[in-house]
Amino acid sequence: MAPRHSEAETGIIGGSGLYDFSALEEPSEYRLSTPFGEPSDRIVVGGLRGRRVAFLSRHGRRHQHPPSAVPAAANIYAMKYLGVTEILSVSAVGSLRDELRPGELVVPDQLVDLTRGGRTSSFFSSGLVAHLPFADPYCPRLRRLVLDAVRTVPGTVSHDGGTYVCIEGPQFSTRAESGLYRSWGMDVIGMTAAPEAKLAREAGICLATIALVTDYDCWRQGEESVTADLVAEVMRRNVAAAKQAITSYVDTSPPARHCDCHDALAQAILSDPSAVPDADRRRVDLLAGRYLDEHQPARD
Ligand SMILES: CSC[C@H]1O[C@H](OP(=O)(O)O)[C@H](O)[C@@H]1O
Ligand SMILES: Nc1ncnc2[nH]cnc12
Repeated sequence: MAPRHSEAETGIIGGSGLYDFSALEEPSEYRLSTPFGEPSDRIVVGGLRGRRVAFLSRHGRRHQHPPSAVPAAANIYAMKYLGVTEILSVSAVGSLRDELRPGELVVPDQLVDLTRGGRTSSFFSSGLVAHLPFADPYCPRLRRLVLDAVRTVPGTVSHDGGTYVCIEGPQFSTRAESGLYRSWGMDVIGMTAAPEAKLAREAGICLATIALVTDYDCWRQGEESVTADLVAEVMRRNVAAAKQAITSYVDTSPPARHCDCHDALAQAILSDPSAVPDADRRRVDLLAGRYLDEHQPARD
């Protein structure tokens, strides 16, 4: 997929209910193919308040990819290829706490991955072994800026932090599961944050999520249990707030600058670069090439 581009600095991944971002000026469409397959849909790159922004619909514009089959590795790779250094992702989530009400926004700071292992959650496999730090799955710097932007949206209640539990889906949870996640202290529930966050960290891209609460899952007495229709309806009514928050972020945040997330791979590679097969190296050159060139394995 050479050569690399510097088409955009900020990426937006829109989830359920956010399938386009029509505010982008002079949009161009990119249909990319990556060593990790094809992204969910075309990527639209355009201007927003003087910044270059790339938008991708996570499930595809016709919502054709279920959570387990979202090509997250291709999506993140394609963003990296376009030059993106920070991603704002938007997700519909269920609430696991009374005080997180439908229509409100949460900017999570933690993640619990309960997906079942069938999703590609790393760019690295046999031949090239890397273990990245993931204690803070969302970029603390970007999260703070996004939170400031979310707070400027009139009439919207926002919450700073929270743990997103990512289930495999596509079915929603049983009442017993919902109660279990609550007893663990989880705050919001969805099906897509993992592996997206792991892959963004491996790609050296800052990530923050705007989670839009659509329902109370199925744990709350006297409340309608979640359905896809309910999620879609609440998203229809509130997606404008997420879009406003993104525009406000672009308006008010400093231009993208260096962040530790960008170098997360620097101390993560264990394989001896001279032993990495050429095919594996080519596959991840965009993400890891410079670290492989610099890397001295810690052995005698
Ligand atoms: C349409 S209901 C369930 C669906 O919505 C959320 O998707 P996203 O995070 O992309 O907004 C949830 O994770 C499920 O994929
Ligand atoms: N209750 C819920 N469970 C999983 N994913 C969701 N997305 C929106 N609401 C959800």
